[in-house]
Amino acid sequence: METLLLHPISRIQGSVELPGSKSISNRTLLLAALAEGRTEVKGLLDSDDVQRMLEALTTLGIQWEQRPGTRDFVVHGAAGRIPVNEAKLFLGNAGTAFRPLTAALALAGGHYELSGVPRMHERPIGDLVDALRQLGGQIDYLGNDGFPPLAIHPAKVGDPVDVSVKGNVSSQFLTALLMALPLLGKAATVRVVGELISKPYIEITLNLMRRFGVEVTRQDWASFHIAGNQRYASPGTVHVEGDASSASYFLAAGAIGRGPVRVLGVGNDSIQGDVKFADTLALMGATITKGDNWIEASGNGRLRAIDVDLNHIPDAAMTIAVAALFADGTTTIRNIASWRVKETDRLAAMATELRKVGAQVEEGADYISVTPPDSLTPNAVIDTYDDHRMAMCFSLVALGGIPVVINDPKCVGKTFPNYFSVLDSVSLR
Ligand SMILES: O=C(O)C1=C[C@@H](OP(=O)(O)O)[C@@H](O)[C@H](O)C1
Ligand SMILES: C=C(OP(=O)(O)O)C(=O)O
Repeated sequence: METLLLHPISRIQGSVELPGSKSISNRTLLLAALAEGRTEVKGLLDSDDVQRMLEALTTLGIQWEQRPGTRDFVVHGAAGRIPVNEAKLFLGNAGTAFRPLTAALALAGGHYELSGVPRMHERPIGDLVDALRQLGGQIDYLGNDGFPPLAIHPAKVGDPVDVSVKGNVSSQFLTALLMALPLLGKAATVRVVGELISKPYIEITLNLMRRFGVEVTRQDWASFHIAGNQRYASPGTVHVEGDASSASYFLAAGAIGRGPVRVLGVGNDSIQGDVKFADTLALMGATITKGDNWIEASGNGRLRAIDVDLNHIPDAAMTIAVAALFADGTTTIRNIASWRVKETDRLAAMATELRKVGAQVEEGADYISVTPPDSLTPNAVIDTYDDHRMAMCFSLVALGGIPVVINDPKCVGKTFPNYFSVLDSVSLR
């Protein structure tokens, strides 16, 4: 296994052009494929998760081209039809490909098999399958009940289209249903049972569906309605914003390593919930300034400990857990039970690795408390569990003026393949 020795970083300063948003890239590709007309997608993220979606679309007979030397793509929409009606798809560990494709293909009238890496086969999908079965979806589990891999056969959809879905395990199930339902071409209602987590991701879904011509009306976060006779149509061009979760590592680094660090590609105009990470960092004492398309962070090297509910930013919340090493007391992050079903059990992984650098950690069913040590342990060897965010978060340890070793650093390829060279470009040693 490869390892990366990160030398101590004395200061972080400069600006960073962010890679495209994973959530926007994969939603836009699927919507463009389902739409009528050609869509120009500019600034698509270049990473494993997006590659899995592009490959899947190719296998399904969707035509797309990349403009040479750019991250600009043209997708030729198939107007609500999936051209290939029998296919096997491998979707890696990309939740944003697996869940939305499951729903779209369940309503597409063909025969499909969807699989992923072993960890994807441990990530739940039962709530989505239950919802699709209420609609007449014909889906079989090929391994364990409630988990991928899946076999999908043509649905027998009745009337009215009124479906309930649980919202407390992943918001991606609701996203998947909402994006797929317009394929039926009739009015549809989705009711969320229980508490909906990760709500800002639903805002991204509704925003992009609207751009592709489908309006969803909602009552609170409990019920969503799609009026009949709405079909996806290409908006012409979609510009993919920078990834707000990827921004979190640099903003935290700016706050801990004095900065200023400016991330380019997200700001006041962003549709991503993870831009709110900057507010949490400000609560910890960072100085934050923003423009329409940038955010800048600086600080004095010392952060305030906080006790916060970060259910709205589950991915960027991991960055707060590691930034907590630089705070003046115990930081508690609450309402993050979903961490247990992501790339790894992130609550367990975070607790184990934070202890390696000397922190005192309390791990609960849905929270984590981190108390920093008087001085961080040098040369800790951090395991990353094939979780890009574990690798990126723990690079912040080098800001404590100590070396740190990151195992399997290439796992950042899921969303940010050149993360470590970008970090290096703003690091002073
Ligand atoms: O819809 C999306 O783009 C995502 C939703 C979130 O998942 P959950 O809804 O499972 O929390 C997030 O963690 C994931 O990285 C991306
Ligand atoms: C949870 C994540 O990914 P996925 O889209 O596979 O759910 C993530 O990127 O942190």
